[in-house]
Amino acid sequence: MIVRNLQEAEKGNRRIVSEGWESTRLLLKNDNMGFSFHITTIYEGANLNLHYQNHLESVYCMSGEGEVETVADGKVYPIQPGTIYILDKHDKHILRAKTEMKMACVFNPPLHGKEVHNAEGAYELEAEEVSDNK
Ligand SMILES: CC(=O)NCC[C@H](N)C(=O)O
Ligand SMILES: [Fe+3]
Repeated sequence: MIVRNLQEAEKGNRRIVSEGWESTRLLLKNDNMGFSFHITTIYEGANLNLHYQNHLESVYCMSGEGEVETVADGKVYPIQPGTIYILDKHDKHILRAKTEMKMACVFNPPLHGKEVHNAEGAYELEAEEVSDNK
């Protein structure tokens, strides 16, 4: 069994910071679980154009307020604590944070570790691992 601690992980290189968000990647590909698990903070006012063409993602909101819009049909879904949005069709989406939001994110296939979005808002299938194997 593997046991980790978010506060500890946030001090190490599992914490990836990007434009409008940061993600502490607690469970990654090299844990051989078949998915990855991250605690992601979306900064207040972030407006993220995302499109995970190579991955399936589900996102559970633990705190904060925002909305997610599916680009294909322009539908806007409010996000609040308890909301899970499930990108089952690799949906191109826009994520807007009215306040800072804390999210639990699961990716299949699992991320390697250091992924940040490419120009299309996707993650490449190949990426660098974080060297912190604890
Ligand atoms: C919620 C979201 O898509 N934020 C971007 C970061 C990504 N979810 C991640 O965990 O790496
Ligand atoms: Fe996402």
